Order: sequence, then C-alpha cells, then structure tokens
Amino acid sequence: MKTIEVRGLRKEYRIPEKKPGPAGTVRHFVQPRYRTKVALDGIGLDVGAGESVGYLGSNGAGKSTTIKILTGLLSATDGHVRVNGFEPHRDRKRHVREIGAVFGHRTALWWDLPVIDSFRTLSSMYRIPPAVYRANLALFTEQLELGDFLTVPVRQLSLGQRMRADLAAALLHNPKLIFLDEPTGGLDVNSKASVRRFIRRLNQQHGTTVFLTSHDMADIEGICDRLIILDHGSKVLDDDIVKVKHRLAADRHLVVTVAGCEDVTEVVRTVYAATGITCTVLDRQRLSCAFDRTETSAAHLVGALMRDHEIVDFELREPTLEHIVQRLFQRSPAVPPAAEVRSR
Ligand SMILES: Nc1ncnc2c1ncn2[C@@H]1O[C@H](COP(=O)(O)OP(=O)(O)OP(=O)(O)O)[C@@H](O)[C@H]1O
Repeated sequence: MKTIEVRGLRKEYRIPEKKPGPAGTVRHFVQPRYRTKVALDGIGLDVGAGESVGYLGSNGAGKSTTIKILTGLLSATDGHVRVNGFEPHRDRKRHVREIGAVFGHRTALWWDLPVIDSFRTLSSMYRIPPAVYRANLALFTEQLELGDFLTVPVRQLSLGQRMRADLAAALLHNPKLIFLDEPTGGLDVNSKASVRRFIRRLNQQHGTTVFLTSHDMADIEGICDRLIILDHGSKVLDDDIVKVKHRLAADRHLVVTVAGCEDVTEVVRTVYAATGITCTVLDRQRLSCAFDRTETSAAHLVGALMRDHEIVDFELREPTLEHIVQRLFQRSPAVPPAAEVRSR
C-alpha cells in the first residue's frame, strides 16, 4: 500500500460573482451568480513510505489545496485520494491520528496556553500512551531546543520558537506521515537551518514520510529527495532531485584565475584552440569557461589550460535547484549569474 495514492484529483472552487456595493449584495442575494475556479486539474501522484517529497509551484498553483485535501480539511471535487489507506475527508477522525500537519502561517497550539499545556491537551486528545508522550517530549525538547519556552504562552513566542513548538506538537503522537506547508516562512537563517536539520533527521532516522511545500528552494534541497512541480493545477514534473539536476542542468561554469600573464585574452584563445570552448574574460586574471557536462569535463578543461599557463585558482559552478526551476518556467536567462550558482 502506498502512503499517498492520488488519481485524477480535481478541485473546483465556486466563487461568488457579486457587484460591489449594497445593490450588488441585494442582487446577489436574490439571484446568486458564481464562476468556477479550477484549482487542481486531474493530479496523479504516489508517495511511498519513508519518502521525502518537495511539492513546488508558483503562487496559486494549487499546493495548499492539495495539502488541505490530503489532510482531510477539504473534499475533492473529483478523483481518488487515499492516505495511509484512508479517504482523508470521509475518514477524518481515524486519518488525523496517522498524520501530522504543520501550516507555517498558522499555529495548531492554543494561543493563551503555555506550550507545555498545549502539548498535554494534544496528548489526551490523541490518547498518546504516557511513556510515548514522555519520550517524545524529551526528544523534541532536546532536538528543537524547546526548554527555554515550554512554560511560556504561545502568543509570547517568537516566530522561530512558535514554529519549533508547532513541529513538536505535530509529532507527539508519532505520525508516520507529516505534511509541512511553508514550515520555514519568515524564519531567520539559523532557525531555518535548525528546522531543516530536524525534519531531515526525522525522515532519515525515523523513516517518517515527509510531504513539504515551500517557496524556499533551500528547504527542498535540504530536506527532500524527490521534487514534484505543479503549474496551474497540473503536475509538470515528478522526479528524483539528483536526476532533475542531471537532466535539466548540464551546463557548468569553470572560473579560472591565471598567473603570470598580462592579459587573459591570450589564454581564452588557447582554450578555444584546445577544446573549442568559448570563454568570457572576467578581469585581467580571471576567465569563465561555460561548458556542457555531457560533452566535456572540468578535468579536460583544466588540463588544456595547465599545459601553457600557470593556474592559481579555479572554481566549478553549477546551477542551483532554484535556477533550474526558474528556467523550467522560462523566467530566467540560460546562463546563471555568479550570485545564483553554487560552488562545489
Ligand atoms: N477558498 C477558496 N475559494 C476560491 N478560490 C480559492 C480558494 N482557495 C484557493 N483558491 C484558488 O485556487 C488556486 C490554488 O490556490 P492554492 O492556495 O492551492 O495555491 P498555492 O499553490 O498554495 O499558492 P501559494 O503559493 O500562493 O500559497 C488559486 O487560484 C486560488 O486563488
């Protein structure tokens, strides 16, 4: 049995078409008119136990709608949806015992209660065995560094503290599957890193299946092995992240610093003569060689350069996942600027 099994998932929202002002309100009351917005247009996906999936798409692509359907908050207009064998909306009570969910923009904790009281309340709601609750509380307190604010009311927490408390709350009952909708939105660099590390460890050490949406590509790269991309309610890509990078990003840039020459223009000519690769002069000592990984290698390039010149430094750059995704949506130039490429 697949952990998530979705076939032909369609979601339509009915949006009231009302003219502004009191007259519009009265007219809508007497003669309501609606238009249909298709948020999901026949999605199919399978997620196996222990997978870690990044669910990506631009604003309005349908990510939150999918997560709401998979967690049972919304019903689908059409299609087959099973999560841990349950039909999420219909079997909601049993379904929620098997999953955890974190929605970055809102908390599942009680605003006026100290964090620990929310945890205790959740423990009795989910009927968590006392030994499991104690073990998980100790583990999450240590791993998510909750110790300093367990007795502080949720409304007094910083966003980073609140997010860590929400993560712990979603996991106290040992769910096999966790849905995370923008879990690092608004967090500072250190908090983002610690949340990512925690989720990655959860997936790798405990085998918890992770289904994550984020606009931060570093979340996807840091946490997930598989990438699903959604565009206007349809799935446009579903693959292993390493394979996506291999398939969609063959271009590499080798930035070389040459010593002992007046001007690197001469070096550029040598490289072209030896390899057929056209290089760009960056400054008096540095040049950038763009090449296709499937046609030549960095080693071949460096070898050709070192035959006639003294190389003092070189750096191999490859497109980041962010750049690959941008290119997929054809919103960025073919060659990534230096600031957008990651060094090896
Ligand atoms: N309750 C609703 N009523 C009407 N339309 C809705 C409703 N919720 C979402 N939509 C529409 O459905 C489409 C998909 O929305 P959804 O929130 O799932 O996108 P998303 O990919 O999560 O976007 P974002 O990245 O901005 O959060 C959008 O066009 C949105 O306007």
